[in-house]
Amino acid sequence: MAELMQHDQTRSAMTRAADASSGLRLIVFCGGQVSSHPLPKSGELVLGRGEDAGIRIDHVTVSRRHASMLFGDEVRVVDHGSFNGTSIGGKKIAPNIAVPIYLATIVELGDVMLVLQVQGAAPVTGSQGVSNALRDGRAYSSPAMQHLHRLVDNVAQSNITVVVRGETGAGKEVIGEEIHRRSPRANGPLVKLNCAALPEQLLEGELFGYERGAFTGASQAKPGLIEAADGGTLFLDEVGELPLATQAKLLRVVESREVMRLGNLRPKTVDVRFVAATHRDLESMVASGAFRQDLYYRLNGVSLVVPPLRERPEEIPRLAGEFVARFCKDARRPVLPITEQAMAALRAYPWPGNVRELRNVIERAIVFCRGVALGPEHLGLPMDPPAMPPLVAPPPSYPPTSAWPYAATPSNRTALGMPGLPTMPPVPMPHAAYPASSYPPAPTPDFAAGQHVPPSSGSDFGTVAFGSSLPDEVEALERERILKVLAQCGGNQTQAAEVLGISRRTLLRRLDTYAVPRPRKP
Ligand SMILES: Nc1ncnc2c1ncn2[C@@H]1O[C@H](COP(=O)(O)OP(=O)(O)OP(=O)(O)O)[C@@H](O)[C@H]1O
Repeated sequence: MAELMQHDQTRSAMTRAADASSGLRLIVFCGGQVSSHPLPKSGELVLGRGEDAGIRIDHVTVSRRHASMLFGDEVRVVDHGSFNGTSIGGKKIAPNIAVPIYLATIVELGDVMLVLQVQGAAPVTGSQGVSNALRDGRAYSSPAMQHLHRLVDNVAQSNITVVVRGETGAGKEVIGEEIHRRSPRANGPLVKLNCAALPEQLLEGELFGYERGAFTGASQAKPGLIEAADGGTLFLDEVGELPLATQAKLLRVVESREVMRLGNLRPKTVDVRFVAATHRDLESMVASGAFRQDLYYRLNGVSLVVPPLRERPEEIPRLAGEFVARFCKDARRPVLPITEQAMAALRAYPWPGNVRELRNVIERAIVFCRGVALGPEHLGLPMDPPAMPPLVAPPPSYPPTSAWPYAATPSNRTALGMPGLPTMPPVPMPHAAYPASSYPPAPTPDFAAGQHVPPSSGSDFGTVAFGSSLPDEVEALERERILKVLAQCGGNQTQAAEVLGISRRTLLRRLDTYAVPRPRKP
């Protein structure tokens, strides 16, 4: 439980901020406008509607002297008895009690939303209408996803660049689509590119386009995806896989909003909103030189973290029901009910492959089930699920639940850019009871008899590696070999693909099919 401290009322100075920067910034979403404010290393910053507030927030639901942020070993927020109150992580805080906040925690002053982020070159633009907050977020049953969707609503209204973080299969692309769909660009194109899917030369041709004769084989000119996304959104999936040379070219486009086709020296102005996604630790990549720091800052206007499915089991019944309805409809069958036992098994399983794995399990179960209801026997989940750390019940009040693991622990500070910024204050750890750093990487279930194999969507209905059918065994062998070679190549996907005699793209597809988290590059 986080330490709560009585706020010293006598510290009434409106701004006692020291000059030195903390490397943090506060993003303020106010009535459809977004602004970004660098934060000091120490002292106090008053937030309010008053002229003399440290950060002035001109909104009717915000009091003149609404709250303060206190900077030191940790960042804390204290409400000054404001009319509409202050909420942290969706919970109203008591006045005059300083409460710690963390990276990506949502703070609300009346109807205004604030988020603590790492300082970067946040392109702050946009005054594009009022947020339709909460509209879709209501469909989510977990507080973590409800918060995420509220943030998505606010982020969507602006042009701010976004990096969506989270484990493989957690739903990063779904969030990218939501950002586009809820943005004023919704009527424009949403163009997606998987940066891991193409080798460097093809990737650049796809992104920037080319003129006729630009290279051998360029028999006619072709606009790139950046041009195709003009007036809309470009979703760069697996952005961490971008080669360094392409990163440099992309940086120019993100900075200048001008794109130059290969073989052409005349730039063309484009109006594109960039949303990137990655399961990789971009900050470590920046530290090791594998990802350009300037591009990182440009893209990382704001980070959104999609929690893994095991941290939001409340979502499982709804998602499972949605998938059952979808796949029964595809199979032209009446929608099958899910038995209580099956639902209990679904809720108990830790889902290393996240929502994608759940979808695959249900898809297969529908094929497998010849009866009138889906039972646990159709799911093919292991009697003895892969070892995952126990879910710890969320603390009774603030600080936030494990839904924000990236903001919660030393290791996860990384994901939101905390390390590598030496001047930054230590960020508090909200609840040591659930340190994500102790979280093992999502398991890659072994092929010991009886262990669950996340099912692929490609074969009949073999769900368990019991060697019950030929397709099962083939899949099991293929998967085992891929994992072995990957391990031998130290996780280097390009090398592993070479050894296996398949393209890197095929390898990545197979990893997805088997719901194997993509290995990190050494
Ligand atoms: N909230 C959701 N509702 C319904 N389906 C979802 C949801 N989230 C994810 N999915 C489904 O789960 C699958 C994986 O989602 P998605 O592709 O967005 O994950 P991802 O995190 O981008 O994965 P990767 O890291 O492999 O790119 C998709 O089929 C998607 O439709």
